[in-house]
Amino acid sequence: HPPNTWRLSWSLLPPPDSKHIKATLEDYDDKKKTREKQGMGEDTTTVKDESEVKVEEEGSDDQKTPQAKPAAPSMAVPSFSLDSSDAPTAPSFSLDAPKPETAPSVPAAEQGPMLPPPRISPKPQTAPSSRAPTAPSSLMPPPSFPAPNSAQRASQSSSLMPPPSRPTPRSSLGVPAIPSRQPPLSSAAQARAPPPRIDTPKSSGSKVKLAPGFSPLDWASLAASKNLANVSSFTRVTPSMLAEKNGRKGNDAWSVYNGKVYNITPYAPFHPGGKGELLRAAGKDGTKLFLEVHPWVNWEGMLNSCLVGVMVSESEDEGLDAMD
Ligand code: HEM
Repeated sequence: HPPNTWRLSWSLLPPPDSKHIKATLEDYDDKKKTREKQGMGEDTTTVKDESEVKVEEEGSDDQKTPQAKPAAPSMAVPSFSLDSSDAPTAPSFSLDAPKPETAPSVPAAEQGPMLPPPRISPKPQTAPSSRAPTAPSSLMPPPSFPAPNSAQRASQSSSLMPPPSRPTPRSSLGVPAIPSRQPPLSSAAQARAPPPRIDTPKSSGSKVKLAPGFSPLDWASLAASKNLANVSSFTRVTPSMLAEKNGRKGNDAWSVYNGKVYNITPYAPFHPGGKGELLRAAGKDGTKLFLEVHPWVNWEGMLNSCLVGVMVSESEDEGLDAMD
């Protein structure tokens, strides 16, 4: 937006002199007709011709404004005053469209081949007959960029070519697909095939719902109250003895943990993993199973009242018996 002082000057300026512009256009058309009659060829309306015409006009037209001679080699800057007294002689800020003579002010040699054709028909409505020869050029679409015969297009033809086709990606992760060595299974065979196995610890059952009165706290209370080993004295247990105490046929179930033999029968209904899981180690050394499932459990503290004795070999037991 112009400063406010400009706006004030604008309001003081007289309206643009349309009469002057019209006279200039008519003069321009007359001169062009004359040139055509003199055999100067068709109205090619090149930029150069327009410049020549304009220079001629400027020489004969004293009413021309300073802004109307950009084609002249002079680089003098037109004066402009905001003073209202200069208004009649300074209509340089006309709101009209640029005059036709000013458009082709750039020499053709400087325009280069890339610029669109200059629009030099100023007001076709006012003089349609004289403008007719130039109409096709003004209505022509702008040339394609770059020009078909330009060196730029010649060089771009290679750079604008689509990139060479890349090898098809093997997979999204870039890992080559491993071809299957087996023939593909039919849908029926797939249905019959067993589901994929997921290896889990052998005794990875979940906790069972314990019966009322068989909570860990109940066990702690019971174990602290009395001895639950169900033996008369600390016993040396041989493998054969242990095998008999498997919890079947009314026998207690004994298990060995770290060389110590425990009667696990009283604990079975309290075992959070279930009676069946606990009894898998009945009549055996259950240390390995135990550590696979819950190595954090302190069995010594929990089963202290269930301690039967220690494991001994058969020969050891015989020797000790002889000593007794
Ligand atoms: C006398 C020896 C054993 C004692 C004192 C004992 C004690 C326990 C205790 C306290 C838990 C609860 C663990 C927790 O909540 O973190 C438990 C869970 C369990 N126990 Fe035992 N256990 C014994 C032997 C066994 C044996 C020999 C097996 C299997 C062969 C077994 C299998 C399980 C299973 C599967 C669970 C459930 C684990 C879970 O829910 O994550 N236990 N046991």
